[in-house]
Amino acid sequence: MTMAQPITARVIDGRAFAADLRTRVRDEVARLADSTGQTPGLAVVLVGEDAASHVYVRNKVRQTREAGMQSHEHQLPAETSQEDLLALIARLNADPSVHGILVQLPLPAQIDTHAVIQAIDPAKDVDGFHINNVGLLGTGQKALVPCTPLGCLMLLRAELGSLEGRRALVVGASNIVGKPMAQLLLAEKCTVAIAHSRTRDLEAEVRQAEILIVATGVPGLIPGHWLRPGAVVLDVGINRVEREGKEVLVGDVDFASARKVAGAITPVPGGVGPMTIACLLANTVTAFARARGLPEPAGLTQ
Ligand SMILES: Nc1nc(=O)c2c([nH]1)NC[C@@H]1CN(c3ccc(C(=O)N[C@@H](CCC(=O)O)C(=O)O)cc3)C=[N+]21
Repeated sequence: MTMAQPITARVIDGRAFAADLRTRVRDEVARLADSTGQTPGLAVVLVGEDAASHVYVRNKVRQTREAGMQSHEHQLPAETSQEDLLALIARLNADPSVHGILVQLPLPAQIDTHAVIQAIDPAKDVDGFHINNVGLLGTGQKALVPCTPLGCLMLLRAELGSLEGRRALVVGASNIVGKPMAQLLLAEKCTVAIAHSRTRDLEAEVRQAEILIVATGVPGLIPGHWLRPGAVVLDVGINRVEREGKEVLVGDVDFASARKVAGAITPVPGGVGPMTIACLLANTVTAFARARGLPEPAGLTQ
């Protein structure tokens, strides 16, 4: 007797892909060090004591060093004034050994986040959050591209090759992920829709998508039976939830049911997250090369 064979999605190994990207970054750093006698430097600014942020920053620092780059860490107390933070950014902007600046978000309430982002030299804005970079991306020009969407694009290209003409849905319209992701997909000539918390029939939108990218912060928002069979699903959500008395990480997609319908899917953890950090390193190398008018390293950006 033959049984119906359940479809099982390929699980995209973000950790392995990120490790490969970091190797390419390291090779590029070595090549640049040979030709210029200098290594790229990344400054990370952390305001306050958020435990998860500390872990995340520690990983960034370690991976920056492993790639052969300089890491400059600046930890400021939670009560830091906007004036003091802006003064630090002005120093980092002027420091020729710093090629990339990342100010960890979210910032404490007394600080105007927009003003801080706008104070970063756009050429050192390795998060791609400055309005200059947002505008360059939106008009199809060479920009520094936000790390999470850039990582997603690399995974999609590896999975699908050309994205041209494909129907993509981005769920979540944040400035950090959703909006820049949609711009990147549009630049790849996808047909792009953006869904958000006021979207009327999310299930119907999801059902159409050959490429689905979910970045909402709502654990398990998308169940498998909503998916178009064979869809490529990238889950950007990283949610800490309690399951059977233990704290575990889950995404915005219900992985157990989605993997029976999708063609390929990223897990959480081990999917998009590691790509974000690898792309931060890649952006720092790109910023370094551009600052010195050197040819753009291949395969590290858009
Ligand atoms: N200016 C700024 N830029 C950022 O890019 C930025 C930020 N602020 N604030 C915080 C968020 C969060 N974020 C993550 C990156 C990688 C993982 C990551 O590597 N996660 C692993 C491990 C997760 C774990 O075990 O905790 C994974 O998904 O497999 C997670 C979270 C970047 N952020």
